[in-house]
Amino acid sequence: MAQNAIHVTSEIGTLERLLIHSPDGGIGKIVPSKFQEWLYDDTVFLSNMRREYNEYIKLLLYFLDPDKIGYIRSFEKRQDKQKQPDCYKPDHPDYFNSDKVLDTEHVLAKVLEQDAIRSKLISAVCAWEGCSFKTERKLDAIENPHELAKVLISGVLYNPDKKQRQLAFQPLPNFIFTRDIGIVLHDHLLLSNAASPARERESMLMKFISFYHLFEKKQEKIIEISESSSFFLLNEEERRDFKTSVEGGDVMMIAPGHMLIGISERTTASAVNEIIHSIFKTPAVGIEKITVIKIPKHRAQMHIDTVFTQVRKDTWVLFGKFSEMLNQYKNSTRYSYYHDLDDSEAKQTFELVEIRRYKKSTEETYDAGKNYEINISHKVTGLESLLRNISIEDFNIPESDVRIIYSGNNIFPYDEREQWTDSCNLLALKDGVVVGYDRNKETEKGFIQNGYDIITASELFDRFEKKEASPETINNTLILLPSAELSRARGGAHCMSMPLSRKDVRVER
Ligand SMILES: NC(=[NH2+])NCCC[C@H](N)C(=O)O
Repeated sequence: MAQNAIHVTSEIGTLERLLIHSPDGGIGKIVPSKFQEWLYDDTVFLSNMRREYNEYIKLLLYFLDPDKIGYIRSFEKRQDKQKQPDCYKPDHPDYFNSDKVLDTEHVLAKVLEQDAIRSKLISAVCAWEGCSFKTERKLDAIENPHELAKVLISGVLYNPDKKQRQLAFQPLPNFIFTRDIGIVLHDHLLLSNAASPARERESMLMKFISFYHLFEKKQEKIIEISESSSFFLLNEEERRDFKTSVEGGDVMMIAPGHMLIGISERTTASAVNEIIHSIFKTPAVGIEKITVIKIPKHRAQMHIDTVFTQVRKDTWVLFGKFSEMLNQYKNSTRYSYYHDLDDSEAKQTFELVEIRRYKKSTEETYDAGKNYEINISHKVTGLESLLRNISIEDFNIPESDVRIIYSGNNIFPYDEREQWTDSCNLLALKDGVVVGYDRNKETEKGFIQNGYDIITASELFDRFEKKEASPETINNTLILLPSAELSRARGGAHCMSMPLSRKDVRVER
């Protein structure tokens, strides 16, 4: 893998490089009156959340950058158990500093080393947050880019008069869910446009990170969507419906050439429409087929990745209540996404649409007319059959070998309880090896019944150290992270990861 590799063609190819963000001080400032606005359902005990998150980082390092493990362990041994070890703090000189497991804060600090960009970003954040000039000057005065990055993310600034850390502007408590800020599609990046003000600064920071660092030398590979000009003439209520918002939890680069995208509480039909057009217009992205999945708008299922994720070429984990909800395939070749994927409150049904890029369309001919077609596979009658069909068609798995594991083993009330705590939101480290939370006990039974092993991250570290197992030899396993605090933020390992590079999956033909 090249050092700056950007390459994702599936959800399950061996993970090589990703973007994460460790829980920062802003999370420790959440108050109950802000829950709804800031997209939390509870307060969290930050130091315990960090301990849980550190296990996640360590697991990622074992698989992606094992040379760093000795370094991490030496800190863990030396340091006070109650404190966050310095090696895990992205702003600390002793930070583990991997080029495979990248923290947004650390990457942002690199962006801030360039003076011109630094002033641009400070102004952008201050304008967005409505800060006073006094605050802007204080930010300007922070010389250390690592310290500045931390403040721009957490909103927490040191007040020397009061000798206290105080909020200078709102924190970004959801920035740990890096999945949502952008999506790598083959070697391109689709930038998110967050649905709610609580997450809009995340989209802005990601813009700077991608244009001035990750894609600095290939900016043409960044896909940005924006509002249509008529949007600006809509009243506030209409704007809510027609905003082109998209969050990464609704987009999956599911198989080479095939992208899934959800219309949900967070991603609007207008955005999906716009994305389909920009992607098909740009043959270099290499996406030939887009499947659109519309799910009801619910807080409990805010993105499609809260309802299903892929485990192995032939295995999926799915919230059973959504398995075969009736869908209506659109059967027209003259298709206007905008009108048919109606996003209004009145139309809260489940829908599936498959759209293929018209074979002969090129960038030049695209605007001239026929450039996409609706291609319906009759085997697909709902979400579960869609997933089965992806295993069969995209990964060449015999129909009888496809397995669906259900949230809570499909038994009420465990299905709903465990979906809420992210039983369906797993991150694949490689084909068949996934990371999830340790609290979804009924879902685990489904894994065992389907021949998977279950092991906690800390047990696995012991086995790695004793050389009883290695990331290369481990197969068909669900690895459990401690989750008492993490799950309160309402996202799982899938949400807490933005893959930048995965190996291609081998498909036997
Ligand atoms: N891809 C995901 N499912 N992300 C989960 C995001 C959770 C976060 N609290 C929010 O509501 O925005």
